[in-house]
Formats: sequence, C-alpha cells, structure tokens
Amino acid sequence: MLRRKCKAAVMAQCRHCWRLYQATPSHMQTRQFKVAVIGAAGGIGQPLALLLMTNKLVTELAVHDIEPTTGFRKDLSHMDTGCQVKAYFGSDQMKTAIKGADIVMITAGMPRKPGQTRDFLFDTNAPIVAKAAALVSEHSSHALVGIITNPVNAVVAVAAEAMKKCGRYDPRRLFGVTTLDVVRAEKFIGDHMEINPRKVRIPVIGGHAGTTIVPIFSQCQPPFEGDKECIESIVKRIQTGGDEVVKAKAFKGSATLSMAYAAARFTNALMRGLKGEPGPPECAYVESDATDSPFLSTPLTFGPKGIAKNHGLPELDEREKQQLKVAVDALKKSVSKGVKYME
Ligand SMILES: NC(=O)C1=CN([C@@H]2O[C@H](COP(=O)(O)OP(=O)(O)OC[C@H]3O[C@@H](n4cnc5c(N)ncnc54)[C@H](O)[C@@H]3O)[C@@H](O)[C@H]2O)C=CC1
Ligand SMILES: O=C([O-])CC(=O)C(=O)O
Repeated sequence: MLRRKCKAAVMAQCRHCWRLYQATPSHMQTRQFKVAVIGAAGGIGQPLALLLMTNKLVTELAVHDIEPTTGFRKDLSHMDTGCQVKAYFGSDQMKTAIKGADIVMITAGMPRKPGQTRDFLFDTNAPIVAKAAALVSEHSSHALVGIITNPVNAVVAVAAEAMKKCGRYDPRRLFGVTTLDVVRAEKFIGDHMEINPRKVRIPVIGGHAGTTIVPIFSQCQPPFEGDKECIESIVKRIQTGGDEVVKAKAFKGSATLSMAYAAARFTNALMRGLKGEPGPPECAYVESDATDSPFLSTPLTFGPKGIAKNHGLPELDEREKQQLKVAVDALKKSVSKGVKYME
C-alpha cells in the first residue's frame, strides 16, 4: 500500500446539497490492490468485474479477454467507485494486464454443455491456464492466483507445473477456486434449517467435481439438524449443483452469477489476508500433504504471502472419511493428468 504526498486541494460538490468541500485527489487516495481478471468478457468474468468494482479494497481492475473488452470497460468506468478499470484484449496484452497485479483471477476457458463432464474441458482449457500461469510467473510473480477455469482438479496442477518451469512456483500463492461448493452448501443447509444461509459455516474439502466434493456436515456451524438420509440428499445436491445449473441453462453455459459471487467472496478473503486482516478460514484447492492427493481443498487462513495457515483436514466422521477416500483416489488421477500434460 502506498500513499503519495500532494498539497493540491480539489474542491468537490456534496452529493446531497450544493456545498463544496475539499476532496482527496484520486492520485492521493490510498492504493489498495490491483486485481486482474483473465477471461473477463465471459459469463463469469463480467459479473465478477462488476462485483470487484464495488469492493473498496480493489483500486485497480484489469479486465482481459481474447474478445474485445473496451466497451465493457467503458461501461464499468462510469461507476462512481474508487476503482480505476483498464481494458486489455488479445493474447499479446495478457501480460500487460497481469503486470503488477496483486491478485489474478483466471476464468478464461470453455464452460461445459449438458452431458459433458468438467474433465471434458481439459484439452481446451489446459493450454489457456498454462499460458496465463506462465505469464503470472514472468510478470507478477508475487501475485496470488485463483483458478476458476474447469476442470479445476486437473488445471491447477497444470498451472503449478507451468510456474515451476519458469522457476517461480510458490505453493502459498496458487489456488483452485472451490468457493462455489461452500456457497451452495451454506445455501442448501440454510434453506433446509430455515435459517439465514449467511449464518451457516461448513468446510467443503476435496476437489471440485462430483464425488470429489466433500462437505463436512459433522463440522457444520450451527450444528446440522437432520437425519442421515437428509444429509445424503443435501451432499448429493452440493456435488451435482453444477450439473443442475448446466441442465437448467440448456446449452447456454454453466453457473456464472453464483460463481462470480463466490469468486468475489474468495478474492475479498485473499485481499484481507494481503492487508494482514484475515477473516474466517476459506476452503480452496491447494498443494497439500494432508492426504495422498498432491492437491486438496481444505480450510485456509490467508496472509500477506497467500496461505498463512493450512488448517488441514477437519475432524471427520466415518461417512466423511469414506467420502474423502473416494475423492482422493479420483484427485490423484486428475493431478497426474495435469502434471503429465506439462511434461
Ligand atoms: N470453479 C468453479 O466453481 C466454476 C468454474 N467454471 C468454469 O469457468 C470457466 C469460464 O466459464 P464462463 O465464464 O461461463 O465461460 P464463458 O465462455 O462465458 O467465458 C469464458 C471467457 O474466456 C475467454 N477466453 C477464452 N480463451 C481465452 C484466452 N486464451 N485468454 C483470455 N480469455 C480467453 C472467452 O473469450 C470468454 O469471454 C469455464 O471453464 C467453467 O467451466 C464455471 C462455474 C464454476
Ligand atoms: O458445473 C460446471 O460445469 C460449472 C461448475 O464448475 C459449477 O457450477 O460448479
């Protein structure tokens, strides 16, 4: 964070009356964070950019896509928030968008259609993620990187390998974004218990596809009220939440608005960590030694260098231990696929 000195006084008009008052020139305002969104013109990218524009911790937003972003940037630039937005487009400009960013959120890539698995997207999306990760290493190696692009379970390993090739991999700074699984869990549990979903906290560990998504009902706060059948049906709904949206959108993409909401929550948690004011732990898919899977989503506390503390596995009941075992077997294969792709 930096504060530049300037004696210039700027007079501005109050929003509510005609009085003039002394305002802080924009270049004197405290710089908070630069966030770059890669794939910003897409279904997730646009609402994510909108939400980030409204976050006081974001003072510079770089929107990048292979599609033109100038019109979309112009639109955002009329918002009277303290955030300056800059547009970049085309492969060549990705590095400029990333340069100097504190956080890079990668949402570039294809979403799935009904009948496809997330893994089906690997061949298309892996090279996109590899390129973005390499550019982060080269042009903003201090940045925290959130990967939204699917299949998260495999492409996070692709990103890690791409960064290793550049000699700049720091496992504390690379995250697969699994927040939507947590958001869904909190919403479905809140609705079931007839309480505000915002009051629910539950770790969702593992990965981000089908049975690799493991919600830990035994650690739900407030304690979950419902029998075994009820837990099973909500677990199933969380694990298939993505399919539910893909089906409902009928060939018009996958979850975008709820994902943007989840990604904005995750980005905010990273920024609070960067400021040294972390909030409650958030789960994300990161390099891990908690199980045999080299990557695993577990609760994390963030700090100025990314992960300040990986809380590891929460206490699990017998059913959850079985679910985790299934998840770990599948995750090991996905991670191997990502690593092999980069060999
Ligand atoms: N992690 C999660 O929980 C979730 C992940 N996703 C994934 O997020 C990804 C994006 O989904 P949507 O936004 O709905 O797709 P979309 O197709 O609406 O947007 C993707 C954007 O990426 C851009 N793009 C493609 N290649 C690029 C490149 N090389 N450089 C820069 N931009 C590029 C496209 O032009 C497009 O604007 C998909 O892979 C989807 O499966 C979706 C929902 C939840
Ligand atoms: O299901 C999809 O393809 C998109 C996604 O990851 C989700 O909504 O959880």
